[in-house]
Amino acid sequence: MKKIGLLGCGAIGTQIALAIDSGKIPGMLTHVYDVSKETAIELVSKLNSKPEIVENSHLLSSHSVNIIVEAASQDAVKDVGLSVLQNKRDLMIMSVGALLDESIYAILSDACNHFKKTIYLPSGAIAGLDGIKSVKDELESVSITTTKHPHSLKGAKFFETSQIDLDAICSPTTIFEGTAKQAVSLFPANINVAALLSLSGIGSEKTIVKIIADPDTDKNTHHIEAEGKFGKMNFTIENFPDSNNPKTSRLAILSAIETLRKYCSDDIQIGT
Ligand SMILES: NC(=O)C1=CN([C@@H]2O[C@H](COP(=O)(O)OP(=O)(O)OC[C@H]3O[C@@H](n4cnc5c(N)ncnc54)[C@H](OP(=O)(O)O)[C@@H]3O)[C@@H](O)[C@H]2O)C=CC1
Ligand SMILES: O=C([O-])CC(=O)C(=O)O
Repeated sequence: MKKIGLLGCGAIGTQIALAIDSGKIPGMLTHVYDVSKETAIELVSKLNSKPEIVENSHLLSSHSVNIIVEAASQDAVKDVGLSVLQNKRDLMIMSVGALLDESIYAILSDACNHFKKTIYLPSGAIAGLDGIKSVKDELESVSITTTKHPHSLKGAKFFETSQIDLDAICSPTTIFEGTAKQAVSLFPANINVAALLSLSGIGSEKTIVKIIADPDTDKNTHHIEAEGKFGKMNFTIENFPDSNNPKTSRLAILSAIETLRKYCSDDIQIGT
């Protein structure tokens, strides 16, 4: 049975741990870490099979786990990604925006090759990446329009320099338009999906992102449009937000669970 180390015990980490504990993911959660020890303790208190809480993120992969599952932050990926692979563990990443930093991408990709390990990126809060990957060489334009409630956008780095007051928004308002590369750095906890789209398609400088704050929505909606020699694709995903973290969609959690379930199973693999 595969052994799993968990980095980040928040909304996604908790649901992954519960899915392992219930047997839905046929693996063993052996070690966990969160920058907040109370958060890690709270997560472990919910589990029948108790993993060890380690004292720092680097200790996670020093234990004999098969995979480290990151559900923490882009900084966490930049901090421990390489050492996980050097320790010959696979890595699953949710904070995919970290990979739009070309030097991080190159270091981690080289390390996968060198240490014969794999990085898994679940499709997260969107659908359609199978199609985007297949038509990659024929893609001419890709865009994603993300609509969230203003509360779900709070705390983003973007607002450190913007004059926009989220509390004053009373109708759907476009607050950002730019490249995926800019978006993941200004909204690191909101638009990792744009990084997934960029990495599957035509890159982070050509993937266009629009973010709309809508005070009347109760969903996190992602609308993707892709066009090229192959034809056109449009996907709209209307996600319910997680009850503990409204920035994060339920689909992101379910996609992480499904990716890890596949990793832990010898099974028929469906889809591109
Ligand atoms: N790929 C995708 O489609 C999606 C990706 N995400 C991303 O996945 C990640 C997890 O999401 P979610 O569970 O909802 O987030 P949460 O904020 O609910 O949980 C993250 C937890 O990780 C902790 N943490 C942050 N940085 C570190 C670190 N360097 N080392 C250890 N622990 C750390 C946080 O602590 P503290 O709160 O104290 O910072 C928090 O307890 C986020 O980066 C999010 O943006 C989310 C949704 C979709
Ligand atoms: O969960 C979502 O809807 C999207 C999200 O937060 C992200 O991509 O970071």
